[in-house]
Amino acid sequence: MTQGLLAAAGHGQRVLGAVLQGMRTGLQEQVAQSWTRCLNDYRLDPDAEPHPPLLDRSALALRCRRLGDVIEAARLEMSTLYQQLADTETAVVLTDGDGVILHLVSSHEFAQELEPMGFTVGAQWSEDAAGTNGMGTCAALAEPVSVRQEDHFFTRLTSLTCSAVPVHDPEGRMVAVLDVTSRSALQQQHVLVLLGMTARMIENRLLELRYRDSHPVHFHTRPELVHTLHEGRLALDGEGIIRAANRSALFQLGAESPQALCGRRVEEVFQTTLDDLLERSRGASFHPVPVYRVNGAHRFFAVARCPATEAQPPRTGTPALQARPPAKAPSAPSVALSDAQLVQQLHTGSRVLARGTPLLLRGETGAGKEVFARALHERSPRAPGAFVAVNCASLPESLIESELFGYRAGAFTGAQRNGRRGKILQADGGTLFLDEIGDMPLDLQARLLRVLDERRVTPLGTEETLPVDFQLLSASHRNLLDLVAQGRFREDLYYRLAGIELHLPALRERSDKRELIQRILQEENGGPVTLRPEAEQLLMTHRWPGNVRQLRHVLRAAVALADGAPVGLEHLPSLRGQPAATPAPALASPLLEMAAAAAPAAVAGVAPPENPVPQGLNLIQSHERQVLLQLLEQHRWNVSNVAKALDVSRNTLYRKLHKLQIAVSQRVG
Ligand SMILES: Nc1ncnc2c1ncn2[C@@H]1O[C@H](COP(=O)(O)OP(=O)(O)OP(=O)(O)O)[C@@H](O)[C@H]1O
Repeated sequence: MTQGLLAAAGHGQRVLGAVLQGMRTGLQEQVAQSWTRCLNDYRLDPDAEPHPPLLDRSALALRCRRLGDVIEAARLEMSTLYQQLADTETAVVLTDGDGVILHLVSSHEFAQELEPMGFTVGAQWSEDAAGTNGMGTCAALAEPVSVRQEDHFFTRLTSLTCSAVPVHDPEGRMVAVLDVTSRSALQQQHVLVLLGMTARMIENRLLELRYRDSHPVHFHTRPELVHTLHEGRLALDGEGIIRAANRSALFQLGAESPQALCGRRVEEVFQTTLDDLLERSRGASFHPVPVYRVNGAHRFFAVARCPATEAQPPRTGTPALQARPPAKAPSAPSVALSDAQLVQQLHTGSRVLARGTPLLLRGETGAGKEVFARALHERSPRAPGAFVAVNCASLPESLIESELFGYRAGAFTGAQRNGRRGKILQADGGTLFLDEIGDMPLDLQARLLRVLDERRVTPLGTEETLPVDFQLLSASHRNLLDLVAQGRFREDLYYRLAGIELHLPALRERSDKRELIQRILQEENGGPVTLRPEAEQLLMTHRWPGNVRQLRHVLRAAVALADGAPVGLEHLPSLRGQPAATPAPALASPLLEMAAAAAPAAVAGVAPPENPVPQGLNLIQSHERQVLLQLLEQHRWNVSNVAKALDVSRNTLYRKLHKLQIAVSQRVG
């Protein structure tokens, strides 16, 4: 306790010494400047304990609505990043440009630990309110920052480490900050790399969402990098004028900002026109075709397409353009579905869909339900129509309704000026895929049921009903019948969706794992990759709680970390020390993983949780408790030695012991 107070007093002194007396040894420049702003400009006191201001509900709702599409683009990627970091004492956070937390992904326990610090949705973590911190300092500088424990300005925040990167909209404005906050100060560089990649994915998705009425152009100097995270993307209007560009496009074309490109015709940039590029793309079955810069012989490879929202291309120029592009371009990410069980499911599903029966897909998260649904669509009579996917879990409740049903202009504050066609109408003539349908709020379930019965949609803010005709696929990782039993899902809707239910295998159960690994590696690298045998062995035996999505993200990070060298164990940091698929139980717990690394025997020999286990602990926690008890025994209840073996601080270990109801003092001596 006394030590804690001394450390606290020490931190405040250190801040004052750095700012007032220039004692900055070992301090990052970004941090030193931020401390100076906090003290001199915002007049903050490092030892004060103010809480960041909390917005009221309506102010927060307004901000969420303004950034509705940014949140939509970010949600799924944030969950994936969280899974990938595989640390229960970590939160992935999205703030707006003012540092107001809009969305947060973390374990329930960690969220509860953070809340008393004012770390909660609606709180404003701008630098002037919360001092030097990942989110606020990144928002202030509009550049990536890493704020480790004692880099924080306020003493009360020095147990946290944050890394944050800015997220830009297609117009080049910083609209949000993506942050990872955790107890652990390790692997900051690794976290920053992953954050940077996630921010790019969000930005690309946002460009897609905002410019879905435009013609997308995908390009790169290397054809194999088209349709990867590294590709340049432009959005062209029907006249061939550039409306938006992603970061890679700016970089490849040497433009300083989107404004340097936007408003120019595509023929001012490349030696081609929109019609020519569309026609050549189609002629090459949407494989990248060569295009040249106007000012020289610099060669790129590009693919142009019709807008995603266009059911039938309205352009009438060349006859070739009137034909609809094939439902799946060969240059889209390759899909491996050669597991015998999956092939059988695909066969069954296609037969059922051909008879107009709705299908419900069940499978663990990330198992590839959407990929499978798309494959079904492409084999169905509706293949020439659009495949429109809605993830009910990744949309805030307030947005699902307008997203599905659409709205007319001015239907609510924040609505787009021209109104918006909902996803249901976009799926007219094609397939509507409702992912995580179990997360749909009950009142919307009733509206959806009406649409399915009447085959008509009423957009928000209108009286008018519009006819619509689509094939329905839905998916859930939960058992919908359980939700029905709990009164959280309508029984009548369940029977309407589940003409037949197909169960997709988890990645660990699939026989085509090796093929998947090879394909995804090749795709992420944009060319062949050498995989060292020990790395392949680890990938093949890992238990993959996040399934194919987790595999893809692990391989994406591995390719980035290997940077052209063969992929080895050192490029798979998030998997090292984790138990293999068999015979270990499929339990995700960083503590078990750390313990496995520290003392494999303690985990290998771990007995099933003692019976009875303390009340309030779930299965994973009971296992963790058991492992810790064994480690403590091994180290004769010396907490410092156990902390060292686990490579965590004593404080972290004490918190864990407390949470797992292990009373250390009673055993000492
Ligand atoms: N067969 C496959 N071949 C290549 N990549 C795949 C395959 N299946 C899934 N993936 C990859 O895994 C990711 C997750 O797939 P998908 O979105 O279909 O999973 P899901 O089960 O619908 O996930 P959720 O439960 O979160 O909705 C995709 O982005 C895709 O890159």
